[in-house]
Amino acid sequence: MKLANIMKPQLDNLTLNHHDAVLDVSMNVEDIDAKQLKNMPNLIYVNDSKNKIVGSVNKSTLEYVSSKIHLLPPYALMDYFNEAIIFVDEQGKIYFANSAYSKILGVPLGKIIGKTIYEVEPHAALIDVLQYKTPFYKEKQYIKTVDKYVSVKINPIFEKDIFIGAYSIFSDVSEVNRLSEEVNRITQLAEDYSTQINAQNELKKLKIIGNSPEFVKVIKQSLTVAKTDVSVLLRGENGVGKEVIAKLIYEHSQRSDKPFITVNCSAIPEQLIESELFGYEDGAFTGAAKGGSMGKFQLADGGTIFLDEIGDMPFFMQSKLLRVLQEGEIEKIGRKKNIPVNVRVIAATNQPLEIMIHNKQFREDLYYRLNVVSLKLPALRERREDIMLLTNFFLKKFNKKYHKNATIAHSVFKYLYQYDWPGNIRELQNSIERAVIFSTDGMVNEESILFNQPSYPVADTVDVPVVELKDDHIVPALDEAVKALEIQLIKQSLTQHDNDKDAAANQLNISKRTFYRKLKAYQLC
Ligand SMILES: Nc1ncnc2c1ncn2[C@@H]1O[C@H](COP(=O)(O)OP(=O)(O)OP(=O)(O)O)[C@@H](O)[C@H]1O
Repeated sequence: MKLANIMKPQLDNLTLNHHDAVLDVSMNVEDIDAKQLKNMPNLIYVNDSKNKIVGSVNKSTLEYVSSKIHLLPPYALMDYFNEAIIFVDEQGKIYFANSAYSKILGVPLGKIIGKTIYEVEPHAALIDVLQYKTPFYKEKQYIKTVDKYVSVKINPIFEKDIFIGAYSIFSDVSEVNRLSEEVNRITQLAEDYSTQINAQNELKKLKIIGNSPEFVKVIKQSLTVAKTDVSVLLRGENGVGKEVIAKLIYEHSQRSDKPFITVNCSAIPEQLIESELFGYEDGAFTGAAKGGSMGKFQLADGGTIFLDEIGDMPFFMQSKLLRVLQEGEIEKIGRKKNIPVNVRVIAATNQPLEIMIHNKQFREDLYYRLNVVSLKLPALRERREDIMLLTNFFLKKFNKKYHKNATIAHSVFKYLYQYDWPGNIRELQNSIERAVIFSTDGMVNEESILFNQPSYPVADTVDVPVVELKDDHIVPALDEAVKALEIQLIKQSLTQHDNDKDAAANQLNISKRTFYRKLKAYQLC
């Protein structure tokens, strides 16, 4: 047979590519022009009466089949196909299926021939083709019963315009599908890993510890936002690491070679805050230092200012701060002309600013100005998997600092893991530091950790505070008693630490903000 006889029939809904040869089964195999076929890896096999494509075989199969083809009945050839093939009549009765069908669907042919497709595959798309008499093609069809994906083509068969049945050809693409899903998964993983590795490397360099997804997410967001110049509002409980993140953002920003100035808004007395932030001119007020003073904003010019505890910024200062952020210039006390400043603002708070806005304690316009990007740091109890990492990190750090070689008893880890850490990383850090200091035989045991918890140390480390009850029958109001006790403990702690407020706050296991607020409230400063 000449190539001209290898006909390209008018095939509905099927595209042949130039590597395909189409073979009519009515042809004699001797007629096949082997030379021509050599260049055609796929032989499309065509039903003799209807010119319908029923499948393809590869070249090596073709060579084998070519030698036998004249011995085989046409339908037997279909067993050489890689694709599953099934023919049903218009009632859905299966009158032919090839061995690939049996292999892909895992059913012996003897069990299905003669049955209906409704019994054998009740959810088969072939059933829809029988009903609607229109073709159905799908690249990726899931077959639940065998948990496989197939690429399927189903065509109705018409004999002189009378519907006589349908056939389905499909091939198992589960492996291809699995591979492509695997490729997607690995690509995604690789992308995740590379950002994760970047984040992890940065963490290592900056001595920031944390591996939990919640924490790594904040780190990634911080590194992204660092590249921009927008204002960032850091939120989270005391001691979660807001200042640490503020520094991370600064160090990865384009302003990293310019100053980073921290202002703890709760630590500055209200009457001094304006001069602290904006500075003053020589002789601006009685007691002003000679030569005037640069405010924090001027010091931060070109760089970043970190406004910690922004919720404690006095209300009158909030509008001044807003003006600076909007106009980009400061009004120095005692100076007529404003000074332009270029400062990126990172603010932090653990206060509910939204409620404060409602209560008219915080300006809404300032809130929106600061809150361009808001990052919420998880509490330590929300990322318990990091407790061990942090514990080991602090243990190493304080062993080095105090020339000790303390290790932590196994039983203590369980306790550390279960505890809720209301003071977050700061509390854990302090606990480990004190445990290392008090470790005697090189072992941090349960007592030395428990010793550090607020319910234990207060009573153990200082003399039991006395709220004197002069008459057994007169019990003071609880708030008064608490106040007296707090004053006593604060004073005692300040004395022990030569008035070092940060150390005293640490000892009492409260944040600097809370400490300064109490100093103010009890007029101890
Ligand atoms: N991921 C971390 N790895 C190691 N140390 C950390 C980490 N996060 C915080 N710390 C340490 O914990 C302490 C508290 O952190 P930081 O001052 O940043 O918290 P904060 O949220 O700003 O607290 P506050 O709200 O009380 O001001 C610091 O000593 C800091 O170095």
